[in-house]
Amino acid sequence: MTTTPVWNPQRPSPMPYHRYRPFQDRVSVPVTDRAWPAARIERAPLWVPVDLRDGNQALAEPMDTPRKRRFFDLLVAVGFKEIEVGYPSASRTDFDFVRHLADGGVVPDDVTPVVFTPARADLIDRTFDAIEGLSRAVVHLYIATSPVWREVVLGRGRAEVWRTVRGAAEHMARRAGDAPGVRFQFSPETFNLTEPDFVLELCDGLTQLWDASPDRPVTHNLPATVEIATPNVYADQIEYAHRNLARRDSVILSVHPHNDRGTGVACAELAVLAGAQRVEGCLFGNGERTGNVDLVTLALNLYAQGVDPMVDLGDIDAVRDTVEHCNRLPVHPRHPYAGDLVHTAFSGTHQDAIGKGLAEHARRARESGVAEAQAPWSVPYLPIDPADVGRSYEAVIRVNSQSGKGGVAYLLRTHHGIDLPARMRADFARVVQEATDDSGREATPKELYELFRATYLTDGAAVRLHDWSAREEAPGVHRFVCTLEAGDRVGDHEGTGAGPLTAFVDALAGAGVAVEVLDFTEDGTAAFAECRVGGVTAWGAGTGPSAAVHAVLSAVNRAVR
Ligand SMILES: CC(=O)SCCNC(=O)CCNC(=O)[C@H](O)C(C)(C)COP(=O)(O)OP(=O)(O)OC[C@H]1O[C@@H](n2cnc3c(N)ncnc32)[C@H](O)[C@@H]1OP(=O)(O)O
Ligand SMILES: CC(C)C(=O)C(=O)O
Repeated sequence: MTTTPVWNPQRPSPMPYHRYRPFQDRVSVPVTDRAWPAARIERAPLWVPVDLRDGNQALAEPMDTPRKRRFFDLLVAVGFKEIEVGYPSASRTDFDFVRHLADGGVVPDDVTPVVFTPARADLIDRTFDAIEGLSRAVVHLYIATSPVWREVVLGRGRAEVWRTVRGAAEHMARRAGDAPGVRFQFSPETFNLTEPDFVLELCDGLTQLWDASPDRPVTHNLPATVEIATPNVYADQIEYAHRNLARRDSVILSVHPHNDRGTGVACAELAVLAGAQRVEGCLFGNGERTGNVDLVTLALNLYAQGVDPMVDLGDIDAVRDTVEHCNRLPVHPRHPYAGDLVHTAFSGTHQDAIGKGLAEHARRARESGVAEAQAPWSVPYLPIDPADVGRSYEAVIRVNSQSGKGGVAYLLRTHHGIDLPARMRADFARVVQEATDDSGREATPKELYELFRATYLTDGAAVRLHDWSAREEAPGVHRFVCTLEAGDRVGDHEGTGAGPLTAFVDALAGAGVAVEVLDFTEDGTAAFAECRVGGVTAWGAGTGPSAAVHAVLSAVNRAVR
């Protein structure tokens, strides 16, 4: 009998989970002595964006030629070298776009378009008509291969599916003729639910039929059409294919993860560990249902490991703008690397760590004589330098009621040049927290400065300083002459001291205001004073030519308030 441990009071869910079967009851996964767990990714696989086909087919409003062209140009600019450009037999729009590429001479010499086709002769013909005139293309054939799809969708057994595939592949080979620029790709759709021996039968059959060679390899693309299991299972399936596919040096082993379980990225990464050489996906993860695997995340995950991603995402906002425009879909603010909020910390201890980390990064770069943008990165909570993807540091720290003194001080310093002394930061952070707790909102840098000004940069009403002057009468002897208004009394006062501030404090004492200056600092922009008056301690600040005097007066007034 299982007992529920005391530390875990969870109750059985009323949901009908018994309706679903674990992956091991749905597909056999033969790998046992797996090598992928110990492997490392040391180079980028060939990335193949399928936004213009798989991404496009998931859009309520498919892209028209101008949008597709804009997307295509972006993909080329980012550095992708193989790009799936459409499903030409699906619609006139898709056909026309491929013709637009073929007729317009817009495909660079080192970029290969891929076109997608089902296993039907008429649709294959239409596909070849679309690519007529392109000097290079990959023609990508697909058919679903798993038991459920065979039975329910295609109504064909294994032998019939193979006959369909073989017929289609022979037709493709006929249509391609001797054209050296045409290569072939095959996807057993729903690979991850297909019997492994059937996958090998189909793929090896095509490798042979298309007479694959290292100079003219075929691509076998093994999709997780609908994710069914944890990523280690997909990795096992890919490793099995990697080890057992015939003429392995003539086969490009490709993967195509979807994200139904939210693990598309993990599936792709583990698949590469398991032997995949090519990854199909979409920028920011658009695609059927929960999307295709996100190529931006995959590439930047490699980048964050110090591996060349082989694409340029240095202006991620420009990439995102174009993708959002073409897909008419927003990128989530928490999207890895690209979301509006992903380089931003609101919480106090994170801000403190980031502020210290950025200062330390600058210091180390200076000391080693390396530009900050080139120096090794190890700033807490920021997996990559936001500047590397074109983000400024402005958004890194933002303040709300969960922020602490570190973040507040950072914003005042970076936006307004005001460097609060260490001990004053907690004082101002309390003021900010009260304001943000009251408003329930974020405080912008401008609002923070306004709060700082209203709190500290006012001389106050209890003790007012009217005409005054200070001068050094003799070395180390300062005289402060002023008219002071303290409560309802106004009078002229003088004070002397070793410095102008002590002379001012002496004058205040003459007016009956006994002040002890506990702390005083001044930077180029402002002066800060902590004073005790009648047993009460308060901070004040001042700016401008008489910053020091105003800082003391502000602290005095805040103490006697
Ligand atoms: C996982 C993927 O992303 S697969 C790609 C999915 N993308 C798309 O479907 C977008 C483009 N598709 C289309 O424009 C159309 O579906 C077409 C032109 C391909 C076919 O259109 P239609 O002839 O009207 O058929 P329909 O859309 O209903 O598709 C179902 C038929 O295709 C068959 N089919 C499904 N996949 C394939 C395939 N890979 N090869 C051959 N036939 C297939 C089905 O068995 C079914 O045949 P049936 O009508 O004899 O039962
Ligand atoms: C057929 C393949 C490439 C696919 O789009 C999928 O399985 O999702």
